[in-house]
Amino acid sequence: MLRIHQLRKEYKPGEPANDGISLQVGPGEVLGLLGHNGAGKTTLINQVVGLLRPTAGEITLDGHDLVADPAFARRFCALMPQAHAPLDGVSPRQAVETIGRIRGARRAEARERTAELLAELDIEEWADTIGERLSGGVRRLAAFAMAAVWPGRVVMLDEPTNDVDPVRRRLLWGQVRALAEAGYAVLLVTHNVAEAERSVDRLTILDQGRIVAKGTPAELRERAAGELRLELLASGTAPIEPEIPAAGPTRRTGRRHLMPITMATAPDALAWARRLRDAGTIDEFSITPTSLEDVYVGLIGNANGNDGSNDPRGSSAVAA
Ligand SMILES: Nc1ncnc2c1ncn2[C@@H]1O[C@H](COP(=O)(O)OP(=O)(O)OP(=O)(O)O)[C@@H](O)[C@H]1O
Repeated sequence: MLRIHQLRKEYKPGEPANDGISLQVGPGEVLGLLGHNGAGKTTLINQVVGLLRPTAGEITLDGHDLVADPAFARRFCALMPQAHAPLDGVSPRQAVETIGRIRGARRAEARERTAELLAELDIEEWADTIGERLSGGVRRLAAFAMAAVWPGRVVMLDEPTNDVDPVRRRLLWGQVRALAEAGYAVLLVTHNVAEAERSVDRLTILDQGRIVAKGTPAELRERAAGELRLELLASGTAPIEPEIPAAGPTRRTGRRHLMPITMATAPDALAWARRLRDAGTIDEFSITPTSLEDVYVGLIGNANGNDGSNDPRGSSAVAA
């Protein structure tokens, strides 16, 4: 069990990049760490592997003090860093096998596990191409394989899907789950809320160095005011007065109005939106399930003292 207790990191005195962070990740579990740029995610994982020293707090792995023993931390915690992996002059196969050997695998084990990972991530085609000639996405996948080849007890992945195409991203998320199923504790840093939702057991949301929410994806989604949201694209900029009971505050970004609603009020919402469209008040509308991303944007917005409505959000229409 990786246990982080009341962790604080100040790069500059009095300006904490991590402030009172406590969390745990057990074997067989994927914990997702979400947060805006500069929220303190990389700072957190760099302290776990001993690349940074905490200003205060504790980090233990199965009771062993990782701050006091960074060599132990590096032995038992594998890290896929946000920066590109050092692959200059070596191929993915060489790099992954070498890391496997360094981390304690026997030669045959390292070779077999490397071949398995390169196949599972569908990058066998580039297995023997030297790093300088690889695309950004293949380099990311190779970096993932370097962390996943023989991880010790904990695997930490900092933005593993950056640059990776959608098909291979799915393969990668599958391998993240496979690591947990093999008994490793996985700490995953990502901005990709929608995809992370399917792969993590629990989420911790960081904002300005502090934890603002914790829970399973389902628990966090329950924090949303309604189960659904009605999205209206107004024809003009005049306010639209709701004629149905909203399940929470309406958010407005330019011509876009987002209103939380429930399954019970959805038929009335649909009828009202059609009337608005027929009257030319709105150009289009959609009703979509409330996503974890909605909750996340709401939380980060609230914690920052605004409603989060300036954040760009994707939506996929289910009715229009
Ligand atoms: N070496 C450093 N020296 C001083 N300040 C730093 C250093 N590294 C990070 N910071 C600051 O600490 C805060 C947290 O940064 P961190 O990189 O941990 O955030 P992050 O959540 O990983 O962001 P991103 O999603 O953009 O990678 C930011 O305000 C950042 O500017």
